[in-house]
Amino acid sequence: MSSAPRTYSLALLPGDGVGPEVTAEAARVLDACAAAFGFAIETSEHPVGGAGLDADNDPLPRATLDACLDADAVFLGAVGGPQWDGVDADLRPERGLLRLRARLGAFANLRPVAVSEALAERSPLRPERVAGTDLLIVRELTGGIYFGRPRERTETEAYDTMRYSVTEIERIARVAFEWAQKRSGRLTSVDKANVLASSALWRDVVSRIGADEYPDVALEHLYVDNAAMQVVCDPRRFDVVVTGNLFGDVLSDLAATLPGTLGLLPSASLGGRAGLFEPVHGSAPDIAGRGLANPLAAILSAAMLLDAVDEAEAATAVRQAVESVLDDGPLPPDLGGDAHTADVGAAVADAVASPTLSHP
Ligand SMILES: NC(=O)C1=CN([C@@H]2O[C@H](COP(=O)(O)OP(=O)(O)OC[C@H]3O[C@@H](n4cnc5c(N)ncnc54)[C@H](O)[C@@H]3O)[C@@H](O)[C@H]2O)C=CC1
Ligand SMILES: CC(C)CC(=O)C(=O)O
Ligand SMILES: [Mg+2]
Repeated sequence: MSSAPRTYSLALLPGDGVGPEVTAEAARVLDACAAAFGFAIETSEHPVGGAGLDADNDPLPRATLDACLDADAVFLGAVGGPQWDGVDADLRPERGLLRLRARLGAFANLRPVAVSEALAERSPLRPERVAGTDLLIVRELTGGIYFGRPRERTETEAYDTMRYSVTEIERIARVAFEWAQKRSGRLTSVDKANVLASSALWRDVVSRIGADEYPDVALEHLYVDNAAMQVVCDPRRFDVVVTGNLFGDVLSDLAATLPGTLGLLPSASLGGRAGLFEPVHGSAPDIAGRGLANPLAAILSAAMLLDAVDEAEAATAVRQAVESVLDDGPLPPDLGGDAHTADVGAAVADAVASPTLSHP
């Protein structure tokens, strides 16, 4: 008697710009994994961001949110683009994504950045300084200045509110300390405690959690301006980096200079029942619709999804397949090649299915 395969429900939100292009490749790779590793994925597709506005006058339509709240995992491409620049601030595509993160309770945004010897050769920075970088940014995702109230724009002034509660800082600090324990035992907390009240609280709370609960982890604090400089000049000094929503957003795009492209950086946002998985990059309107986007950031985000649903072997196979494509091609334009987005995705999917890889 055959037993039913493990089945995961996936809400797929392609979004805008290059979002649908890279999401299609991540979905292709997930399907290849399901076939190779004997599980099933039940996928439903929903509009979000500008696509949500066009379909339903809402960047996070009710039906999209409901599907995400019901799913085992949510995969999102990217949102936004110049065609929606004129809409009301609260209806912007990006606001839809922020609401989704909040409603999923996805407060812990994991953004790994790894640079092999081969990638370092392509880095705009000095290869000998970046080769071997392996850092993890743990970004607080559902608080801070992107969410704080009051937030207002009038004819004569505008303001946002940077607000953090002790509880919000404690829970993200614990996630970061746990990762530091699993990795090198080192954690860097990044803030602007010399001028911001929210950062002064951040620093005190992170220090207390470290001293009380994780005395085995070596904790250092850096101001964000110094941290930005050091990410570029001495990236290997970092292992796990914990920071707030705004600083983590900026530092992770900055860290894309290490491999030399945003097209390689994945993310997982955890904390609620279902995780949200998305590439770090945006909708890249400058290259959208032409098959120029690198799908590897999305595909590596799919590997993080597989880890989150405990399909670790499949996640490893995806990472190995990405390595083999990085070694042998086909490469997309941001990595110096001329391969179409779909050709890169197909090569990863083929490598996942290949019997030469070490999976059953
Ligand atoms: N998570 C999300 O949905 C995000 C959405 N956005 C939105 O995206 C739109 C464009 O924002 P930008 O500031 O231009 O940032 P972006 O991340 O879309 O693009 C920045 C640069 O990186 C390149 N790039 C991005 N992804 C790439 C990929 N997969 N392969 C090759 N090159 C890639 C783009 O061509 C561009 O030159 C805006 O509406 C912004 O609000 C921005 C960041 C995150
Ligand atoms: C809501 C997004 C546009 C913010 C962003 O840039 C990001 O999360 O990386
Ligand atoms: Mg960003």
